[in-house]
Amino acid sequence: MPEYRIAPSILSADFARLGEEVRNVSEAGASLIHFDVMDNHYVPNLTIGPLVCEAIRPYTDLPIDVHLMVKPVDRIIPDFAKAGANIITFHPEASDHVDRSLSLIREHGCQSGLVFTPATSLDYLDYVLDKVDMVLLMSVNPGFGGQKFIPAMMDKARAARAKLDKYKEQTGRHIALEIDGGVKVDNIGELAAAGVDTFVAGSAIFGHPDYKAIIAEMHRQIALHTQAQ
Ligand SMILES: O=C(CO)[C@H](O)[C@H](O)COP(=O)(O)O
Repeated sequence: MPEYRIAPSILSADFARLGEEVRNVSEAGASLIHFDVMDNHYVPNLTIGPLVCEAIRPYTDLPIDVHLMVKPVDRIIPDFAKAGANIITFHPEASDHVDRSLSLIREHGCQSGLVFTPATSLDYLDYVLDKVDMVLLMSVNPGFGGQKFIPAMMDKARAARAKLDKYKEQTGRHIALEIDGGVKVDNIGELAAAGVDTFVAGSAIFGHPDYKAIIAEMHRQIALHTQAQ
């Protein structure tokens, strides 16, 4: 049984009280803090950078999971590692040299990962799995919180898990599978059954009045859908 992790996306938090929001979701049962970095170039929105990562670092002991939606990729990696990031993921299309970017992340002491937009092929994984700690599937087009889950991503999650399971059979190493976009209590169980173990949720958590209750309900749904497996 994998460890199931809920990663609140602070994109949907109250930015005027960001430290407090990070502390509150950490105390409410989150496993990771998901940190969305958008550059208004690779994606059509502009959000937060290493300065904000450093500012929230004292508010949680949880790993900070930085999702880079930026182009170029490499020059910002050392800055995030220095700012306290623990996991850094990026989009293969945004990197000139995917293998080099993955190595750079690990050289800076962080776990590394590749992110797949809904239309990006999982083939990008084929020659770099040894350098990947987490695969992040986007189930919306990147750029904004609060979008609707794209149903075809359920099959993509199964395909990704099959690829990662095959790799585990060969090497013994588990690679986490994370999903991001439109994750709610009504689809999280099916996603877990499809092989996802790490769930980013922004509006579903920060839009709920009780963070502890919504995270507990997500775990309950996961358990309901995976117990019989
Ligand atoms: O990366 C993102 C958008 O690019 C967000 O993390 C994602 O969409 C989460 O928001 P929500 O749970 O509200 O869909």
